[in-house]
Amino acid sequence: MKQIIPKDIQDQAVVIPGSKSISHRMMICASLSSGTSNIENLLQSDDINLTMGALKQMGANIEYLKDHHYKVLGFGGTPHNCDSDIYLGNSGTSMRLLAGIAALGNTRYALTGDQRMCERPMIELLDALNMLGIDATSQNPNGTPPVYIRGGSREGGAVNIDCSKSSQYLSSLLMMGALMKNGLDISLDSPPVSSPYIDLTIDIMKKFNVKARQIDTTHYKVAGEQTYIPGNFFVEPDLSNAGYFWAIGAITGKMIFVENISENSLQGDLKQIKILEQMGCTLKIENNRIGVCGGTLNGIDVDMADTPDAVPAIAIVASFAKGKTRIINIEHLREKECDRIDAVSSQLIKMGITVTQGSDYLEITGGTPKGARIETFNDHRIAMAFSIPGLLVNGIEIENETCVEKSFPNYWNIFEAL
Ligand SMILES: O=C(O)C1=C[C@@H](OP(=O)(O)O)[C@@H](O)[C@H](O)C1
Ligand SMILES: C=C(OP(=O)(O)O)C(=O)O
Repeated sequence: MKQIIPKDIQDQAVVIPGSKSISHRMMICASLSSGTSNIENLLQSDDINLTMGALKQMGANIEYLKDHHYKVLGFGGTPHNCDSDIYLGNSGTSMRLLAGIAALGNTRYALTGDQRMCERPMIELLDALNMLGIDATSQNPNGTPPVYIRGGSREGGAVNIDCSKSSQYLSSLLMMGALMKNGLDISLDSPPVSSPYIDLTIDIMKKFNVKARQIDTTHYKVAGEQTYIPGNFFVEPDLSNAGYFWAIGAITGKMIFVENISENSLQGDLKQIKILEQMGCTLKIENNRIGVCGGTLNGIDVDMADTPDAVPAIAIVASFAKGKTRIINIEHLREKECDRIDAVSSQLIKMGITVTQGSDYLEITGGTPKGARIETFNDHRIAMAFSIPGLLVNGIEIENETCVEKSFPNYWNIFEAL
């Protein structure tokens, strides 16, 4: 349990670690190549360790050099046989992206995770793989992990998938499809949630010389028989994690910069600065850093379908704002590390804030948050977001604070150094 002690902070700049989403993707693309890649500023966290462990089991040679710099010798287009289960904790990105990679192998892969991962959806991806002639099954009738993938058919072709619960399914098919004979022609029932993560996948594949494209919001294509080319890569800072510091700027009225980031980043959670600006914050966008400073905060209506990971931090800012904030189109938040709609709502209510929730929205009436012991549900984003009000309010305590290791192991050091 961590007690947060209120304190006066100054205007300042923070340096945060590399992006989790980019780190997963670069490790996977490098492993799919046939030569040596260098990846600098890789995020070192539980989830990235799980992806690296899996890729090693599949035959990649991954060596840590120093200072977040890794050397990867890929296994080429076909993962090696793998007798033991691949354990992926509660990393949805690892589970969904690597299921597609397993489908490129010649034997059976068993992908499993912790108790929560075994409740998170996978059936839509398994159905799509089966449509492509790949034997993909689950131990559970509802399709949740453990899942068993037996590669074999690399024909590719047309496939349909439902991405209303996760964009990670589509990222998986795109990365895998480039190595199939006929590529993939992927149609969706409706536009995917979390769509900026798909743009990120396509962009990182491009850095490895592999092309995939969006035809329209429900149609994607990737040509087959492409080759992932190794190279030297750099992981930019994680903009989901930048959001906690921007939110601190918002509620304290201090200018908090996050260093080494650009307004041209493809990370969807860059959008947090626009949301905070709409709530009354001032932005400073400089050459290589972006700062947010709070003013009089007001509630807003905001669609966060594209930026699910930013919801807890924005909800905290909303609890300090004047009036109501409605965060809509976030049903997929119920499928994350915990049911995040419920977690945000229950913990804000504990802090004396009025919150109502619907199946796909949160409505927060700003007020005067008070101290509370915060249950994190083993969700890093709940732990980090709810630490923020502790800078202003007495009595905030965060249970199981080490859960931040999923994506941001040195969060508490940076937070405490503010
Ligand atoms: O592809 C990715 O790197 C991610 C996609 C998002 O998930 P969904 O697409 O399941 O919403 C996001 O919540 C997750 O933290 C990372
Ligand atoms: C949902 C998240 O990650 P994942 O889906 O990879 O578990 C997250 O980091 O907030």
